[in-house]
Amino acid sequence: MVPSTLIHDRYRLLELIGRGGMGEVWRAHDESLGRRVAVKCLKPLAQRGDAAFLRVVRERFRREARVAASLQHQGVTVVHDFGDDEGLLYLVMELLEGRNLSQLLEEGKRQPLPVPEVLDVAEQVSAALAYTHAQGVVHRDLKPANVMRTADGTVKICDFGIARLAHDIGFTAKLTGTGIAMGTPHYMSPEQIAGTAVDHRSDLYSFGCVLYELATGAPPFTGGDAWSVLVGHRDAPPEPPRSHRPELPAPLEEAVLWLLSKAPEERPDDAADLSARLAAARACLPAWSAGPAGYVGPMGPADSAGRAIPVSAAVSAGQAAGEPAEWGGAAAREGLAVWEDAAVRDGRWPGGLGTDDARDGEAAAKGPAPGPAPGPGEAASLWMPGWARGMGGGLPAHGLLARRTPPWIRAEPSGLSGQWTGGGAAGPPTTDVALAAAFAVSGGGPRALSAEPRGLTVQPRTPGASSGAAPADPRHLAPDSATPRRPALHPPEPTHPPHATHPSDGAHPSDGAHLPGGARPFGGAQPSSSADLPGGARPSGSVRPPGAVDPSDAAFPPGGAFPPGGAQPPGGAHLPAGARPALLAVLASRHSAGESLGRLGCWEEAYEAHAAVAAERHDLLGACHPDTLTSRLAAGHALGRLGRWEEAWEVCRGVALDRARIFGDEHPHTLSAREESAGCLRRLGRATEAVELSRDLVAARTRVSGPAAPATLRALSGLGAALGCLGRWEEALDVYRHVTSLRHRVLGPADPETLAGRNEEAHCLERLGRGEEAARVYRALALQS
Ligand SMILES: Nc1ncnc2c1ncn2[C@@H]1O[C@H](COP(=O)(O)OP(=O)(O)OP(=O)(O)O)[C@@H](O)[C@H]1O
Repeated sequence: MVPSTLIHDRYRLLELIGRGGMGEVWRAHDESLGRRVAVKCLKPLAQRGDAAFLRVVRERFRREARVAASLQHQGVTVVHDFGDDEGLLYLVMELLEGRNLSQLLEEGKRQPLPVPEVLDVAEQVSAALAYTHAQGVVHRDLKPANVMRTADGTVKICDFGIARLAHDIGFTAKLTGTGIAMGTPHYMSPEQIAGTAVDHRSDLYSFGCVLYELATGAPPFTGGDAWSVLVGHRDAPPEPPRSHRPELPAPLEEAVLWLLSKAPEERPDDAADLSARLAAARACLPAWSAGPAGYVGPMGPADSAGRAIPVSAAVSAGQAAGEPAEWGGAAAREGLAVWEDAAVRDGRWPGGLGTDDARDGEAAAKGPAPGPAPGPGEAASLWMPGWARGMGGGLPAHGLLARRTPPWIRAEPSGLSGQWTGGGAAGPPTTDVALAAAFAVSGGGPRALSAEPRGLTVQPRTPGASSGAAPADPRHLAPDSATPRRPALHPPEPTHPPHATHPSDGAHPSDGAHLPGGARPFGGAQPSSSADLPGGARPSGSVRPPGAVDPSDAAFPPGGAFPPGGAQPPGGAHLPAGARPALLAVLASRHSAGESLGRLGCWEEAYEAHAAVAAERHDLLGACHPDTLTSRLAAGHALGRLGRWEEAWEVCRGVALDRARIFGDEHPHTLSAREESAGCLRRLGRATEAVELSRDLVAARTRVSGPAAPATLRALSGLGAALGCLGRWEEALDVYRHVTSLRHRVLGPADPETLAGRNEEAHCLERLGRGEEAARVYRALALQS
């Protein structure tokens, strides 16, 4: 965008305010109402050239923007308008004059904010979150950059709804070409990292991270790589903020640690629950701390993690006044003494602080204390645990943040740590995603790391490069099952990627019909396997518990000769006894890694992981082992998501044929592979074939699972999509209506899949020129979302 651009004949862009992952924010003039506004212009989507996908994105944008516009609270940035100007998606907001919290921290050289300011932000943000959460709206990307502090001190959260959209589009990084995945790992909740269900309590965790950073100068978990940040979020107790900055009021620390509870149910239920603690924190403020704005209390120079060093000796007043830094300045000591005395007297602060290692800069720099590493979930102690004492040093990740990797991570082999790229530092953003994926998959922690699954390598790669292990040799993916070279890809239903569904996900009108809610808007997918589960049970999460083995391995015992098809004897005979089960377990982990990579939109990496696992399973288990086929199909799915539909179709068709031979024509595994093939046909423009195949599939699913089973409904959605591709919108509408009414009955009116079906209905209506009816459905959807 350039200055003076006029958007929709109404909004004149004046000056660029800033750029984010999703686009640009401009100071602009609303020529119609004659006022200043901020206009957020999303990056152009048209380059993608994928009309169906763009349609889904646009529709989703409209819905999210409507939600954002419906929020009315002083702590939430007002959304005035939104639109689509010849492909440019834009959002018009109130213009905020001020700084976001990230800028405030940077400008202050990452010194923490004065305690009264931290409390002020805490109070305002909790009020805003209490409001939005009561509206059922979850931000999902709360971070300092999304919280503005205006000149008059008002704090406003930006990007409600849109952050969510950004997150979802980020999952399909190919779309924007940004490769931007969900936020930075510093503010991600453990459940976001694990890829499990996220609700308002995830925002509360992120809020805890933001407050921690404001109060100490750095987020709770920092490190030279995203891996250690992710591991920290999941397993490590946060260091109590007062170990970095002792003058923080104890109730503030309690509030932050409460927000940072690993389990959502251990966090506050509601942001409003924090008010008592924040009020208590205010009451704790000693007189000196309410001094002039900008005075940060008795802080020392920043430590290597970028935080002000707590302590008995601090720079503070003299430095703030421009005098040379004096370590242990009198004003600092005086202020600290006042506060300490009061705190110890009130029992808010344990006595004996003067000698505590946590407050002793020298001791803190000595390095990790000997002793066992904490186990996952170990309760956070009030004082910095011994193992964390040496975390101050390490490799800088970006800016002043430094690596503070738990010792049990550092002791593990490398190969899993990539260069973290958040905050605009160098390195491809996909690294974060890959790390998150690998983390989610393996369950993180030392155990997962020590497994050293090669397929989890998260170093930035160039497209097409192998992820390690076996190369992704396209020959291995060929559908030529008669020649049992190496397998083409696809994992048995039990391990079928929860995201791996239709290859057409996010692209055709039926996509939405498969969406398990907001969880799989664009990049995510629906567990095709879920359709095959008895009773249509939908798996709640995709992440296998740490150390768990691919269920398919259990079904086909490690080392057991499979081949019902007898195509090829399992390999791996050369392996030493006992090595085979371990290797299979590693392959299962790597397969899971591929799933998570896909779920995070890293399809290139997902493809590589699945192709490599397919090749190794082929060698180890044989061409026709179900696990080999599972990996082949997963790779085929990934190929589709990469837009390589011809290859995807070849692979999926091959797996379908092999499965038909092994399991039978109407086995759910076979039908899943055929559904993938049908999706490929649609995307290849072979809609007539797709319609035929889809009709067969609907009939087969109906016979096998019943007319109202989720699998049957999914097959019907595929049929609707294929009919849409042929322009047979009337028939497609009938199909979707049928699907929606069944989902409505079985799953309920508010189930995400029911809503997604309605979305498809509305689209058909639009295509049939029945705009008013379509608008009514869209409106109802917006209200429900
Ligand atoms: N309504 C607004 N008024 C004034 N400035 C704004 C407004 N909304 C956002 N900004 C500022 O515009 C800049 C870019 O914001 P944007 O939301 O695009 O990026 P971000 O939040 O930093 O990154 P990302 O979108 O990747 O999360 C930021 O400095 C932000 O503070």
